[in-house]
Amino acid sequence: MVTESLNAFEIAQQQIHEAGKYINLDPALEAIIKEPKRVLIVSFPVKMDDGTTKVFQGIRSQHNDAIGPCKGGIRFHPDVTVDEVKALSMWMTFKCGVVGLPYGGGKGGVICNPKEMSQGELERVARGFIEAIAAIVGPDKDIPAPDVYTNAQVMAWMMDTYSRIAGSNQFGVITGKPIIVGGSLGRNEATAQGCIYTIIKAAEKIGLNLQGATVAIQGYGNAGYIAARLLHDLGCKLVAVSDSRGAVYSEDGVDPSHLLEHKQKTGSCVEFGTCSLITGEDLLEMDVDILVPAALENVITSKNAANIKAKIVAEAANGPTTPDADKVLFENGVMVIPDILANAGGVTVSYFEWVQNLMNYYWTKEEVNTKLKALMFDAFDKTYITSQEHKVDMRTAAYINSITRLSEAIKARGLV
Ligand SMILES: NC(=O)C1=CN([C@@H]2O[C@H](COP(=O)(O)OP(=O)(O)OC[C@H]3O[C@@H](n4cnc5c(N)ncnc54)[C@H](O)[C@@H]3O)[C@@H](O)[C@H]2O)C=CC1
Ligand SMILES: O=C(O)CCC(=O)C(=O)O
Repeated sequence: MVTESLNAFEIAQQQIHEAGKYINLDPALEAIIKEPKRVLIVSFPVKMDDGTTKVFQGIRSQHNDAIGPCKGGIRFHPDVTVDEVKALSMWMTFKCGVVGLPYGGGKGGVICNPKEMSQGELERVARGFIEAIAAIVGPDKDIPAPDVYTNAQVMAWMMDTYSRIAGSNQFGVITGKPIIVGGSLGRNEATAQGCIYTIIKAAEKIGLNLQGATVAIQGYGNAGYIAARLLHDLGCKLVAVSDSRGAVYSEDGVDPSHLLEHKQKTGSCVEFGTCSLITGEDLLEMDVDILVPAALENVITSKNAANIKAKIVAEAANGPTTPDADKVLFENGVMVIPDILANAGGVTVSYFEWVQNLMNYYWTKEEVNTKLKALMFDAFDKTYITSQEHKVDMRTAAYINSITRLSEAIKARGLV
């Protein structure tokens, strides 16, 4: 029996190959887009609070810049690997393609555990990493942003260090910054907001009334919590939530803001009110209308795909579903809104932030959200049409559209 690969880089390559079959992708083009253009691995020393010096490892992968500078977040997590960061950078290229942004994909990661670090240590790791990769990033080269366990404050420290190296303020080097130092209104909510726009479209397609629709969310950070709040505002009932420490369930529904207050006080979603404790696996297999994976990769695999009961799986997270699981979900009629579409709102408003930085002219939240909604609705429609034309799932359709666009750019530049 062949077991499925859970290596994110191999999965990304497999996704490219699968979609490529529908457009007779030139083997030379496939070879180019199956590998990142550049991967920089760095190690840098950081003074810890106890006086010792610790050496941290970080990675920045730049997948492709045929259409524009590389773009993508930086993750701080103990389990970061080179292959994971490479895959995440590839998914960024195709994500930017799905929404039509003038970017290629990049991604970064530092192997560290922010939960065990003081604010001072976190700041020194953030500054140390951006200094280590400063030669290859920049407003017209590669523009990082937040991802798992990084936030606006971390972006501000990185922008500050990069600006000092450059000798002038470089707000356009990084997005997801605090508003006061060049951040965009709406960026903090953008990943979840974009995801909600795609859920609205998907619900229309399958005839699901969002009023009273039940929701389970895995992960209660930037993407997960804000998605919960926005779905609650639309009248959905949030019945199950998990974070890295456990999962909870309430048949009557949970108020997302109260749950956030509880998480901020106790450090976790567990032991909230009268909720019962469930396992993270139970949450994924729950009989709900909408499942939002908003944490890490490979949570829906060949092992549990057949047990997924949700009608819509909206991938706020990157890479939550394996290719084998995709096949099962498609056969079972589950509408999967793939990561490169469902969570593209984050990079879209990052793009708006970068544009505002380059113009030094800032938009209202309404302007940001109107533009975001238009791009997300359009991206969903184009993906849906392709899925119907080729009779494929939404992920394959999103790759078909994005690879087609990237191939045109690579050919126009004369690389193939
Ligand atoms: N922040 C952004 O703008 C974007 C984030 N994403 C993706 O969304 C996902 C979540 O990222 P953020 O919300 O930004 O990170 P975050 O750091 O704000 O939150 C991560 C959440 O996941 C939870 N988590 C970690 N391990 C878990 C596990 N095993 N089971 C359940 N929950 C677990 C954490 O407790 C935390 O609540 C990632 O896949 C990220 O790549 C995608 C696009 C943009
Ligand atoms: O905002 C960005 O530039 C990228 C966010 C990100 O890392 C992602 O979409 O996975």
